[in-house]
Amino acid sequence: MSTKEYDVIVVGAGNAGQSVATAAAEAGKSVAITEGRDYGGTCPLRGCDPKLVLHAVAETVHRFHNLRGKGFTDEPGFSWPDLMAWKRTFTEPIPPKSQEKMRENGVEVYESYATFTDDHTLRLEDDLSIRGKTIVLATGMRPTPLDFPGSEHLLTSDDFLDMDDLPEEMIVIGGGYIGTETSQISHALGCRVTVIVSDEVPLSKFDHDLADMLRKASEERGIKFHLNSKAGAVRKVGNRFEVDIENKEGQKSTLTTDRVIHCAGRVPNIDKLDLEAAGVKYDKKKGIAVDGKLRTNLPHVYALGDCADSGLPLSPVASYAGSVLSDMLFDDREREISYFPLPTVAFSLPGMAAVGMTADEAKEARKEGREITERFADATDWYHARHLGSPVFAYKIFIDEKEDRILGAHLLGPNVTELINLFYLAISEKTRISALKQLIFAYPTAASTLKSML
Ligand SMILES: Cc1cc2nc3c(=O)[nH]c(=O)nc-3n(C[C@H](O)[C@H](O)[C@H](O)COP(=O)(O)OP(=O)(O)OC[C@H]3O[C@@H](n4cnc5c(N)ncnc54)[C@H](O)[C@@H]3O)c2cc1C
Ligand SMILES: NC(=O)c1ccc[n+]([C@@H]2O[C@H](COP(=O)([O-])OP(=O)(O)OC[C@H]3O[C@@H](n4cnc5c(N)ncnc54)[C@H](O)[C@@H]3O)[C@@H](O)[C@H]2O)c1
Repeated sequence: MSTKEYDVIVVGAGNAGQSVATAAAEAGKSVAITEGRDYGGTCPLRGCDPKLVLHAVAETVHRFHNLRGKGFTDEPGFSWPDLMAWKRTFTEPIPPKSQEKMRENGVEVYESYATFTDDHTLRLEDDLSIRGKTIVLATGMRPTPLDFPGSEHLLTSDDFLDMDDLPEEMIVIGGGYIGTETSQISHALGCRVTVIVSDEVPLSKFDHDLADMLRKASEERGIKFHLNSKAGAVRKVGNRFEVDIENKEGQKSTLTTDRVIHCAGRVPNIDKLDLEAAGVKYDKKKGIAVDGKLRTNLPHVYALGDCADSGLPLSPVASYAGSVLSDMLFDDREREISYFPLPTVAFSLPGMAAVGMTADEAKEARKEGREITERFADATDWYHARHLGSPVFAYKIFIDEKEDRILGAHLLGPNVTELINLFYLAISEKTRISALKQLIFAYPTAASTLKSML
């Protein structure tokens, strides 16, 4: 077996890995990057971007339904194969372009999974080993393995985003980000959808009051929910599937459907690395253990993005971590990772968005004597929601009245996936509410609702 030596080896060519490999090459290092699947990683190929292509069409149909009888007459026609073909115009150019970009930057490109054989060496397929002075792990996440009988019948979000057709009926296991986006897109495009969620609300990582309002609005449109329920077994019966579920009270039932999509969470994608062979510490659920400078327990091994136990598994977090690590490793700049406040959105219909202090954090802060005001309101009768016929528009904002600042914002409704970035700016720049109220926002826009919320 031959061995090639590099200053820097990057494992995984998603957002995180590619940004570090490029920075290393620009700094004059000899760099190798290796990727077991397609170059580009989850976000542009199997995540954010293809999902948003589907969501754009689903949202248009959703808005049509909201305005039906208010000027619209005919149903919009829709073709899933055409939508998939449109989606592929975004995804297919990514792998060759990413590889080309890496090569142009002077990075040596490998197409192989990598496995540690010792703390500096990784074995690739094709009988080749690569040895690095510095090793950067950016291997992302994958769907949580589900160990119940029949789990081999489940499709994942990768499969959903590349399906040849949209079935008449679908069960979605999981109601987090991926389960919610999958179910809302499918339902808007004409599929009957049932969601099985082990939590008391869908989107349980968002504010629970708003998540419950989204659930109600979704149920009124026809999406079915089984809350506090777990999927237990799946059986193929002819062309259909039976799914056993059990709720918190122990009641069991069986549902039948055309297709079952596994959206029950993701785990760090570290199995193929054989981290034990290198002695890198990790937790199977949380990921590779790193400090505030993204260092693992080994001084020459770093980890970032979804595979590391640092920050939320979100695309801009992976990119930001890539830039922080690159500054520290290749530009001699001292930096410390800091993710707060972090805006996050779920592309439900309508959207859900959050930044900064949560209801639980506000409760804790109050226990410590801090005065925090909560503004929680249903704004469905506001002009912004009414002119779009939106079934729901609501917000919950946490404010420090003494300091005259916003601490956290939680939004549900049309255009909130954009509006949340204004709240993010206000929180991160510590803008005074009195100053925000002096601003003139273009009207009638989603941004102009910010002042009313305050
Ligand atoms: C369906 C879906 C929708 C999403 N939507 C959003 C969204 O709207 N907004 C948002 O912010 N985030 C979203 N995310 C999350 C986002 O995609 C990730 O946070 C981001 O892509 C992580 O980037 P990364 O570089 O850490 O990992 P990845 O992009 O996953 O890259 C890791 C790469 O490492 C490779 N790899 C793994 N093991 C090895 C090995 N041993 N050797 C070589 N290569 C290996 C993998 O094949 C993979 O290509 C979504 C995720 C999914 C699944
Ligand atoms: N819009 C976005 O930014 C976006 C979109 C997709 C994914 N992501 C990222 O990817 C991560 C993973 O997303 P996810 O949706 O896979 O995970 P998640 O943790 O958000 O949701 C998992 C869901 O599965 C449910 N669940 C788990 N086991 C179950 C079972 N046996 N039966 C029924 N329900 C079960 C949970 O109740 C929860 O609703 C997110 O945390 C997020 O960081 C972000």
